[in-house]
Amino acid sequence: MNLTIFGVGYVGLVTGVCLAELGNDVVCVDTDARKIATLQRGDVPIHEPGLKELMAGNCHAGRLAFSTDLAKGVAHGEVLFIAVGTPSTDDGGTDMAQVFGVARAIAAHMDAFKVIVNKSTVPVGSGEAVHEAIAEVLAQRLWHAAPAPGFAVVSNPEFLKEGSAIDDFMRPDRIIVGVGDSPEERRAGALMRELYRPFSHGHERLMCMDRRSAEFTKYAANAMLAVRISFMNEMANLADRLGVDIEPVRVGMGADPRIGDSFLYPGIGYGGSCFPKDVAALRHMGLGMGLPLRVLQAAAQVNDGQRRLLVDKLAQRLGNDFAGRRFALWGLAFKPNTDDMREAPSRVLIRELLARGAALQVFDPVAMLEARRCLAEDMRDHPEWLDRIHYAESPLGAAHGADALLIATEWQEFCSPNFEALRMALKRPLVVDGRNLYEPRAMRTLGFDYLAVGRNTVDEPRTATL
Ligand SMILES: NC(=O)C1=CN([C@@H]2O[C@H](COP(=O)(O)OP(=O)(O)OC[C@H]3O[C@@H](n4cnc5c(N)ncnc54)[C@H](O)[C@@H]3O)[C@@H](O)[C@H]2O)C=CC1
Ligand SMILES: O=C(O)[C@H]1O[C@H](OP(=O)(O)OP(=O)(O)OC[C@H]2O[C@@H](n3ccc(=O)[nH]c3=O)[C@H](O)[C@@H]2O)[C@H](O)[C@@H](O)[C@@H]1O
Repeated sequence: MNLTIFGVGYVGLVTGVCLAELGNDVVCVDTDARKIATLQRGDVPIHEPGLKELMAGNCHAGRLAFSTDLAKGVAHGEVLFIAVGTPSTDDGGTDMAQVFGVARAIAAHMDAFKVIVNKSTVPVGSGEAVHEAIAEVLAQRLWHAAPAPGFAVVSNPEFLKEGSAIDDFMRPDRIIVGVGDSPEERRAGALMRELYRPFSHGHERLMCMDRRSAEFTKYAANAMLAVRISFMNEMANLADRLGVDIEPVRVGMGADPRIGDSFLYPGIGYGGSCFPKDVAALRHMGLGMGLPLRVLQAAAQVNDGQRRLLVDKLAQRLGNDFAGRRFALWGLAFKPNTDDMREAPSRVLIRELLARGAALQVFDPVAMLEARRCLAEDMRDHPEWLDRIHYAESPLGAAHGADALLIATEWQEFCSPNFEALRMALKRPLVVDGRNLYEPRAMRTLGFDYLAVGRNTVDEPRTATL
């Protein structure tokens, strides 16, 4: 099938590459000429495991191309995917400018039937709005007595996770397709079934529903996961006060199949481009309907507090004044296996520590460049603070001479460091771990003062004498 993807961000690029891998003929279009030039050279503008290799194979096979030419993109695809950004507005709503930009470009250039698939996360009702925007532009064009071409707008939200995006896309739990019942939409639904048929070998993954339900499913799923994380973070904070170790509690809870064991890890709050944005957008939708969503409000509040947790824990040991202190920070990206710094908890942490006078020695396996860019943005009001950030070349290099080590991202390479060398490198053997990477008792045996999330008051396992 001939496909065009508009937007080569995390979702658009992965979608384009994976659909090409299935044998489709894909053109990816973006208005960012720099990104397109990078892709045309065979480089990938983001860090996503396996993406570069898969992309190279498909470009080589002639199934995948990149362009800034919107008209060419519209002409090429039978199915046109909108995979552009839908960032938050100041009031928590959704900025739809990029989506409507693509919709209008499609309408300006299409001259045959098109299926327009919205992969971006968009508020309920956006499908109708996109349909109207396209119809409006089409109506203004001259068709020389011929009728304007037909089209259908489909909702097909994406559920991939950064860091495992290819695997998530290629082996989806479900594929949600929201499509109506008009003749155009039935034709579109049939095309979507055909497109996604390879994913359903032996087990139907495609779930068809109406467009508004599909749009809502995406937000409800992300919001549920965000609530789960905030819930676990509150449990962990209470565990700290009660002298309970959250780790066996997590395992015990997760063993109940009604709860399940994923997304139960306490930490320093959820980040990334989607959970904070989508929780805000859903709350905004609720307010618009006169229904404040109190559970989501609480989840967002807990998350804000959790991002400051490591600073509070440091203060427990060192007092509130960090002037003249030097801290090591391992992990900058919002999660492992990505260089994405959007809403990364590390950014809140870094700003807070710099504001209190500390100097930082930071390390991340892949996000150093992106971190420099984002931190410069965050510190626009205090550019002089940036002088107190040292970008180290290795985890141990960052630890050298530091008053404490803080851990913000659970990169694999932080899981089993040379503990002896780490203790020697640190000025003071204090480790404040926001991702619960180590066993508290083992750390104490190794001579560390170790503070984690929900595991801090456990000196001896309380079941040991039973
Ligand atoms: N990042 C993720 O893991 C996931 C994101 N989503 C949703 O997917 C959507 C896209 O997210 P990301 O890929 O992270 O966004 P992104 O911000 O990384 O990429 C968006 C791309 O669209 C391009 N663009 C903007 N206007 C354009 C136009 N008129 N024509 C062509 N290209 C244009 C931008 O230049 C940019 O390269 C969002 O709605 C997001 O909520 C959904 C699931 C996962
Ligand atoms: O809509 C989106 O953009 C995507 O948002 C999330 O994916 P992503 O943000 O890439 O990463 P996650 O693995 O979900 O992690 C999000 C945040 O939650 C945190 N998290 C995750 C799991 C957990 O148990 N505890 C926890 O604190 C992570 O550290 C990270 O900061 C969803 O998992 C995807 O299904 C969805 O498609």
